[in-house]
Order: sequence, then C-alpha cells, then structure tokens
Amino acid sequence: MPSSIPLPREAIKLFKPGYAHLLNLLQNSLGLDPLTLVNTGLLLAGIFTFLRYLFTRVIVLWVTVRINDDDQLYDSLMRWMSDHQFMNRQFRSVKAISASKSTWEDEEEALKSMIRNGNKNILTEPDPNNLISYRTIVGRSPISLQPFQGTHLFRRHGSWILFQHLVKRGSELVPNVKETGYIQLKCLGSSFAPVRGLLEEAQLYHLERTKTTTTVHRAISNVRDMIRWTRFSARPSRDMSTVIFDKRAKQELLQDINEYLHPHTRRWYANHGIPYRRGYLFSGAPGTGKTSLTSALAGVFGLDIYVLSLLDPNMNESALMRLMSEVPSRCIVLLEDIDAAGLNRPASEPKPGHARRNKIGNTAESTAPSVTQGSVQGIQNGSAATSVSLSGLLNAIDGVSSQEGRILIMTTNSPESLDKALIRPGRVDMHIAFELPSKVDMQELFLSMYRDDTVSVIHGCEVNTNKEQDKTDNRHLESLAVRFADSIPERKFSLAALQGYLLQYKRSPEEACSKAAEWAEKKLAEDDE
Ligand SMILES: Nc1ncnc2c1ncn2[C@@H]1O[C@H](COP(=O)(O)OP(=O)(O)OP(=O)(O)O)[C@@H](O)[C@H]1O
Repeated sequence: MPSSIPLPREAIKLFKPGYAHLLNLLQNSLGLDPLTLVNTGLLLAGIFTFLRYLFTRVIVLWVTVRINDDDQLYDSLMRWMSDHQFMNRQFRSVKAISASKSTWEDEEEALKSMIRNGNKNILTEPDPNNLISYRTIVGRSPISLQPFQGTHLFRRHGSWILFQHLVKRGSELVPNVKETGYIQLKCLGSSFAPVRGLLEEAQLYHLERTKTTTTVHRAISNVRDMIRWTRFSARPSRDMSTVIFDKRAKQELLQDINEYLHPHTRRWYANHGIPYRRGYLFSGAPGTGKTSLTSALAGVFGLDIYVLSLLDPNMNESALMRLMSEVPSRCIVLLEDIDAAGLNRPASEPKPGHARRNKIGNTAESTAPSVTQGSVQGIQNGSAATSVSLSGLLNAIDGVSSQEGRILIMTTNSPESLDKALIRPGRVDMHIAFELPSKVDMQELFLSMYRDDTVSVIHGCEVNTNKEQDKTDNRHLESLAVRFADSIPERKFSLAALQGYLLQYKRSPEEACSKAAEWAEKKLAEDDE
C-alpha cells in the first residue's frame, strides 16, 4: 500500500483545525497514511466485536453461581479471595480497606509486628512516660485488599474458575446508601462441583477465622428510613467462665439450649406440632450480666446475635415482622430492655385474663390479673414509647412468618411490669433472674479481674512461667478476694458497678482491696441522698 498518498485538501478540511494539523504531521513526519490508520482501526474494532461475540457464546458453556452480598458466603468468599488469590496473582481492580476500620484482630496483628520490631515495652505494664498512640497502632495495621468490581480467572484443583465481582452503586441522590454487590463464579463445563468445592473451602476458611468471634447484627434505619439488618460488629467471643452467675442455673441453661439446637430436636417439634422456637427472659437490675450472658451463649453455640430495639423511631409492626422473618434460622435474637419500650395494648384489645388471642398455630391465654400496660413508662405517660403494640410484637415473635429455629432472648429490669401474654410459656420458656452479687460472686469477680493468664496467649510472647511463683500469687490473690468481698455489703451493688471500681485499680489489687470499704460507704451514702 502506498505510504504517502497526499490527502485531498477537501478531506482535511472536514476535520477540525487541530485534527487536520495532526493528520498533516502524521503524514509528513512519519509518512503514515491517515486513511490506512482509520481502516486499520475499523478492522481492529470489527475483530474486537467478533471476539466479544464469540466470548459471550462460549460463556454459555460455563456454569454460573451467583452469591448476593447479604449472604454469609459473600463475605467468606471475598475473604478467601483476598487471602489466597491476592497472594500470588494480579487483580486489576481492588478495594483497599483502610486501617481505621481495623478489627481487634488487625490491632493485635499490628501489636505483634511492633513487638517483633523490638518495641517490647508495649507488652509490659502501661508506662505513663511511654503512652501508646492509637494512631501508631492503626497506622501499622495491615491494609487489606479485597476484590472489587472486576473479573479474575484462576485455576483451582485443575479447573478454571472465573470470579466476577459486580457492584451496584448507591444512588447519588441519596448519599450514604450502601453499595450493593454480588459475585458470580463461572466454571467451564457442566458440573457445579469445582465451584461448590471452592465455596466449601471459603466457608471452612471463614469458620476457622471467626470461630473465636461473635458477630452482632443490628436493625438500623438507613437514610430512607428503611430498617435493615446490618452487620454491626465482630468481637471476641465472651468466655462463659467470665460470666458470674449461679453455676447450676448456668449449666441448666446450657443444657436446655443444647437440647433445643440439636438437629434431631427440630423433627421432634414438627412431629408434635409445636412451633420450633425457644424463648428466654433474662431479668435483673442494670449491670447484673444479662447482656454478658447472651454474648457468652452466642460464643458457646457459635451463633450470631441479632439485636432489636423497639425504640427505634422507624420501627413499626410491619418492619418488625419483616425483620423477624429475615433472621437466619439459627441465631439469637436479642430484644433488649423490653419493659422500656412502653408496649401498650390498644384500648380496643381485651385485657389479659379475659381474653383469648387466636393465631395460626398458637392460642394464647393470659391469666394476668389487672396489668393492662406493658411498661411502667407506658402506664405513667399514658402513651407508648414505641409504635409497636403488644399484639404486633406477639405476632412478630411467633406469628406464621417468624423464623423457626432461632433463640429469642428478652431482657428486662422489671419483669413484674411485663404483660403476662408476652412471657407465657411458648414465648418465654425459661426465666433467668439475675441478682445483685453475693460475697462469693464478688470474690469471683475480683479473681477474674486480677488473675490474668491471657496476655501470653494473645501476644504469643514469653511471660513469667515460674509455677511456684504463680501458686504464691494465686494464694495471695485469693486472700485479697476474700478481704475485698468482706469489705462490701452483699446484694447492694451491681457487678458492673464493682467492675467499674476495680478498673480504677487495674494493676493494683492491694489498693483495690484496701479502699473498697470506703468506696462502698461513700456510694451507699450517695444513693441514700
Ligand atoms: N454476672 C456478671 N458476670 C461478669 N461480668 C458482669 C456480670 N454482670 C455485669 N458484668 C459486667 O458489667 C458490665 C455490664 O454488664 P451487662 O451489660 O451484661 O449488664 P446487663 O444486665 O445487661 O445491664 P443492662 O440491664 O443495663 O443492659 C459488663 O462489662 C460486664 O462485664
């Protein structure tokens, strides 16, 4: 093809002056023919379109699995991809998760790296002259990279798998609306086995990583006033031994839940025509351990916690019904401070003790004498603090659309103010009453505060392992614990209050012990005023 046929002037005039100049330049300096260039471009575009068409045809031969971002598998797979595929392959589009959103695991990782780099004093007792800057810790937290909006082809156990992450952006008109996304996994052939294998591996990986954490979800309103379950936090599971509570009652509760969660129990319930649900009421003064026990139970049984507040201004009966139907079949639903919600029976609704509520699968009969309102607040104000009525709540708890298999835990400071219909068997199967602590409880709290054997495990560092020394320390601590409990009157303070006091002397049990009587006296005097 001739390389420098001059372009007709008319043709050059058709271009804007800038382009015309460029074309002239190409022709004169490089000897390239612009027409040839245009033709080549068109040819390449044609080839590209053909290849794309071919590719989409070939795609038909792939099996496709879609995973939505509201599914647990989504997080598991993202994590697996980040930790495995990023290690050895290149993604074109990734999302960096900043260290300011670091989890407690990231912080520990950062601490470990600081210690490895010779910053040992971070492990020893806090030193007023060597303050730890949280920014330093966050600054050293690993930045995690996650697959983001793109396609990645990789080989696993001999099969080619195409990973596609697609994101639907939040609306620009409504800021703060979370991006939603989904993953597609494609595998060449007609078998789902390679994809299934990958998902199982990701799930096991996730399980291994999170077996010591408890995930808490909360029903939170977004800017559209729509209440949705949102993953709120993942925190280290609370060990059951750290919850101070009557040992027999604790054991009974554990056995009861264990029996309920056993896979065979569901069939038993079905065979007997009983809705497969179990409810517990935890009652007691503030700070006596209701929430702590719930967290520990979630840790023991490996369940997520779904926290509901009836006091959310956007909470209404239909939202409550929807939320209760959306929880997974195995989880703990925590309805906190149920008495504070000000549940009211509507005036038209018959009083308990005189009524029979008829619902599919349930016939509720209440024998409560004269309590017509669900809460002290409701009675005092004459108006409900929540727009959810008692019957709305009852329907959400055990109506047809309510999820089966879940555990419902309701907490209250004043069980006597609750409507009997709410706590009748079937809705509340076990009532656990938390009392203010006895002498023995106070000793237990004292020991759990000062007997610290977790540091070495957490940081994987050498600490004093002298067994004889440990025994002496323990005996000394036990005698201090007895002295501490003797200095404080029984059943007067909550464990939260005592814990707050002990935290002031975190590093000095002797001081905590010697000042306890004075503190208790002062506190009681304050309460009397
Ligand atoms: N029985 C307990 N065993 C161990 N720690 C406890 C106990 N009770 C309270 N605490 C400590 O006190 C704090 C508050 O406890 P928690 O939130 O469980 O109390 P609560 O009964 O749920 O209180 P509220 O009724 O105000 O929600 C926690 O930090 C917890 O560690």
